[in-house]
Amino acid sequence: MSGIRVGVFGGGAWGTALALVAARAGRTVTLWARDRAVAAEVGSLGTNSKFLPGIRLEPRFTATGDLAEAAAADIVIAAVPAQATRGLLRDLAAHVRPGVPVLVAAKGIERGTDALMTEIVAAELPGRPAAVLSGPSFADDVARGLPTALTVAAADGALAERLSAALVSPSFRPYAATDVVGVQIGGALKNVIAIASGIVVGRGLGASAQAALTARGFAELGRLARALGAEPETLMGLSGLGDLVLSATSRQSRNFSLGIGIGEGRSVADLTGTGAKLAEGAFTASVALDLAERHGVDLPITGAVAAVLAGRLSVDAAVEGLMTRPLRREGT
Ligand SMILES: NC(=O)C1=CN([C@@H]2O[C@H](COP(=O)(O)OP(=O)(O)OC[C@H]3O[C@@H](n4cnc5c(N)ncnc54)[C@H](O)[C@@H]3O)[C@@H](O)[C@H]2O)C=CC1
Ligand SMILES: O=C(CO)COP(=O)(O)O
Repeated sequence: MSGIRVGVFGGGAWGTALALVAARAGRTVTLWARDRAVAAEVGSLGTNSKFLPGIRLEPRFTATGDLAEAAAADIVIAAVPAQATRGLLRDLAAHVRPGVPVLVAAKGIERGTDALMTEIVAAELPGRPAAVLSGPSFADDVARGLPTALTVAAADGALAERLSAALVSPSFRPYAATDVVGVQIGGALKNVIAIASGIVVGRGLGASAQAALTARGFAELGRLARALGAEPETLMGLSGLGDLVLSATSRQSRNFSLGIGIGEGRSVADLTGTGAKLAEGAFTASVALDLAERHGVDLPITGAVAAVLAGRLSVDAAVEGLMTRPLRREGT
């Protein structure tokens, strides 16, 4: 398998960490970065000081600003933000050979179309099978070689297993799955719940409130996922519960940190404006609401996060709204 070529697209934290993962697994790796200065630094110095400061990228791999060069691969990994994924895949269409699997590592749902990442692959790269990578994994932890376990999902279980085998190393353990919908909804919605959890912490509402919010958020995530056909066991796994626990409790999470800032009373515009770190949940909240409305699913926490982000609701009014909803049975 050592001759397998992996093209990783996205010179940010996650793309760079995944290029390192593939290199550690013994693959021949080319990382494509839109920013040629990033590609040059990764290639010449073996560092990505903007996105993974303080980390030496060992073993080394090739980095390029040339899309076609990286696309001459046996496996394509797309690791740009969810809202940028369609544009990337469209640009890749002329370069990726038929049959080459495309593993999407972004966690989100597309604005305007409500499309999952695998649906975008099917639309933009027909004839190239889609897969997704998700689960609890901070790029920094992965790049440092700390132990991580993730889910690789593809409708074709044999493909999920092949991709897992291509990326496994002593510090990186992928589990194969076929529930692409459950894995993607878990990965997208956990970011929204992480923002909510951060708001609770930033506002000083206490650990009890944080735990309650996280559990009800998990119920919410499950309701939407099941309505879209996900299997309940998927939600209990790495890409659902596992990633929610990580992101809703760790200050390493950009989504949780955004929530803390909002809870502390800082301006959403400042926290999400130019130069701010990527927090996918800020995009996903309103898209998930739209998707849920179309499927008749109630997402009160996601709705509150979307309203707070849009400036339509204060944090205190959001908390009051959630606490005074009509009583209901747990498990519904
Ligand atoms: N950082 C992490 O720990 C993890 C991130 N992810 C997911 O990976 C995705 C990417 O996140 P990060 O790498 O962390 O973000 P980042 O902010 O570190 O990097 C994003 C990269 O994408 C590039 N980019 C943005 N728009 C682009 C476009 N239109 N065309 C080409 N390149 C573009 C940027 O220049 C940058 O290099 C997100 O969906 C995130 O949720 C998933 C797991 C872990
Ligand atoms: O997806 C992640 C961890 O699994 C990264 O979380 P943040 O985007 O919130 O930093």
